[in-house]
Amino acid sequence: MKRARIIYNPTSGREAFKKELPEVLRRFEEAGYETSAHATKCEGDATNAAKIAVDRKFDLIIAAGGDGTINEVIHGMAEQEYRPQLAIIPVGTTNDFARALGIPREIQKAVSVILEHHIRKLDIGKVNDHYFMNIAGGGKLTELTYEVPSKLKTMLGQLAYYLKGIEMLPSLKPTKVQIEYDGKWFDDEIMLFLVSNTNSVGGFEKIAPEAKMDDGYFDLVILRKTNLAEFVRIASLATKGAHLDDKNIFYTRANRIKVHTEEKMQLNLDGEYGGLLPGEFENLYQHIEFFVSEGFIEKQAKIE
Ligand SMILES: Nc1ncnc2c1ncn2[C@@H]1O[C@H](COP(=O)(O)OP(=O)(O)OP(=O)(O)O)[C@@H](O)[C@H]1O
Repeated sequence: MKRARIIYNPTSGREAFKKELPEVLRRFEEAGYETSAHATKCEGDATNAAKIAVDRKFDLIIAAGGDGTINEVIHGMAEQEYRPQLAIIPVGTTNDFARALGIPREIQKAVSVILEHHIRKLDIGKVNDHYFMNIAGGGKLTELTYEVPSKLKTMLGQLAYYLKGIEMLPSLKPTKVQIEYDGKWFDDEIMLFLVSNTNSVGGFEKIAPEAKMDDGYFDLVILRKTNLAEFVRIASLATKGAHLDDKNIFYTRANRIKVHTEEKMQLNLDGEYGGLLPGEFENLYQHIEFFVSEGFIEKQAKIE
């Protein structure tokens, strides 16, 4: 019999998972998994719990929480030789990664999708000692992800970032960077760079339209130094995925990317602060087997 370990954050979202736990356990048992659960107690506990599940050779880890919890679980698995399969039940405030995989936010619906058994090996991003699933970035403009209130994000989606960008741009200074990507160099003043594993960033579904999650490559999108008028124009092109040919955008695909800068530059990983640059990004090719939705598989197949 296969063994599944649920690692859940009881404080995540509106604490709804605990109530549903008996039914979730019942459904996984019924589907043939001997299933147990661990409630995380504090920051970092999901990483430890994942390490223990790896040591005990569980077949499946089910991470229930927000992106923070999922990231911690991945942290506990990524360096291990044996890695269980990973399923996500999104119960957090932000669950961009589950959204990218097409896992619904309703707990029992998410379980139904998981039990359909669509499994794919997907790439993981690593930078310095951190991991990310969707996107990493740097440059003053990425700092606006901390400035946009989450209520506004829910209500307005990409428009919230767009408005914040317009508000902040006049006070933002470009940063001089040197970026090495697969042995080549980019050297210029930039407003922002994005290293993307998926094609969806903060509600912009087409920022990196070519980004596939199982090809071993990041999409590197750089916005050069721009003025406000150019920014507004490019941001509106980006909503349609038509920005990549613009002269202010540098776009390429790469497996390894190193970013150097003389100035202090913050790194943003999946919408959270991720330390300071310099950073060396590595794409871990098809590193973890994820449970995904049928819709995700169809979407990936369309990107070539
Ligand atoms: N029992 C706990 N009490 C308090 N914090 C916890 C507990 N367990 C885990 N955490 C921490 O809570 C953080 C955020 O959790 P998570 O991403 O699952 O939920 P969220 O609802 O999306 O939260 P947030 O809105 O704070 O991002 C995790 O990174 C983890 O370190």
